[in-house]
Amino acid sequence: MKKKVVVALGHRALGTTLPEQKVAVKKTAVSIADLVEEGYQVVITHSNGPQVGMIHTAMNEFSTNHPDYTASPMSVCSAMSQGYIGYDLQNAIREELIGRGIYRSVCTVITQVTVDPYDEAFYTPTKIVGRIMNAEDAAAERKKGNYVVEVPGQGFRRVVASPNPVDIVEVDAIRTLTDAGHIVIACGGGGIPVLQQNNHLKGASGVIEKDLTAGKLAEQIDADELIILTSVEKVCLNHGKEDEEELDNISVEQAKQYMDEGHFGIYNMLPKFQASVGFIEKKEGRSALITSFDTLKDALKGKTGTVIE
Ligand SMILES: Nc1ncnc2c1ncn2[C@@H]1O[C@H](COP(=O)(O)OP(=O)(O)O)[C@@H](O)[C@H]1O
Ligand SMILES: NC(=O)OP(=O)(O)O
Repeated sequence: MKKKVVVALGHRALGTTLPEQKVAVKKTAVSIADLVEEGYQVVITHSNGPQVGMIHTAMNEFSTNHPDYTASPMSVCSAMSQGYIGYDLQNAIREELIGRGIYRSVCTVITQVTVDPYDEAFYTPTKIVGRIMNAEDAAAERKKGNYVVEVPGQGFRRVVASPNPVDIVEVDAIRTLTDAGHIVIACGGGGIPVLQQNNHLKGASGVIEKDLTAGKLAEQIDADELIILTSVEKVCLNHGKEDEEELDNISVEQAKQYMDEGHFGIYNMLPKFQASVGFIEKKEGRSALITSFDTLKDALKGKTGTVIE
C-alpha cells in the first residue's frame, strides 16, 4: 500500500512576492514530484504569513479611498492567499509531473478550520504577517489600529491572533480526493479560521499556525508521515550557540524533553515539534520528518533530516 504523507511547506518554498513565488514553486514542485514518483500519496499544505499580510493591506488601504471597493476581513484575505498560492503550486507541480511523463490531477481545496471563540490567542496577537517595516511605517500601521512588534534582527512586523486549529471543515473532501489518487493542496496558511455558529461558519480574525494545522490534517486523514519542509536540513539543540547539536533520529519522548527544556522558539521550531508529537502520539507506526526541500530526496533515504518516531 502507498504511504500517505502530508507535506507542510514553509516560507522558502514559496518566496514572498508574486515574482519570487513563481520561481520558488518551480523548485518546490521538484521535491513534490520526487515524492509522487516514489509512490507516495501526497497532500500539501503551506505558509501564508507574508502573503496574507500583503493582501490585507492591499484590500483595505485601497478601499479607504475608493468607497465602491469594500474592506476585506482577514478571513477573506486568508481565502485569497489559499487561492493564489494554490494556483501557482498546482500548476508548477502539474508541469513538473508532465515533464516526467506522470499524468495526475493536482487541485487546491479552499479549506476552513474551526477555532474556539474563547481561545486565549485572540487576546495576545503573536502571528507575524506581511512585510518587514521601518519605524515610520510601523507607526503608520499602529495608527490604523493594527498590532506591531519589533523583532530583533528584522525590524517591525505586524502581528495578528493565532488561534489553535480545532477541526478541518472540508476534511472528508480532502481525504476522498487523496484516496482517489489526486494530489491535493489544502489547509493553506493553517486554514481559514472560522467560528461555528449553529449551521453558520463565521470568519474569525486571525491566522492559524500552518504547522499545527498540518499535524491535525495528517491526523484527520490518517496519514503515515508528516513531512515539514523548512529552510534547515536538520533541527538543532542549542540553536545558534557554540554547543549547537544537530538532531538525527529521535523518539517522541526525546522530542517532548527538548521542547520542555526550551530548545525551540514559539515562532519557528516549537510548532513543528508540537505538530509532529501530537500526530505521532495518536497512532502507532507514524513518524515525522523535518528537513529542507533541497535535502528531501536524501532524507527519504535516511541520509539526513531530523526524524521523530
Ligand atoms: N532549534 C532550531 N534548529 C534549527 N533551526 C532553527 C531552530 N530554531 C530556530 N530555527 C530557525 O527556524 C527557521 C525556520 O523556521 P520558519 O522560518 O518559521 O519556518 P518555515 O519554513 O515554516 O517558514 C530556520 O531558518 C532556522 O534558522
Ligand atoms: N499561516 C502560517 O503559519 O504562515 P507562516 O508560516 O507564513 O507564518
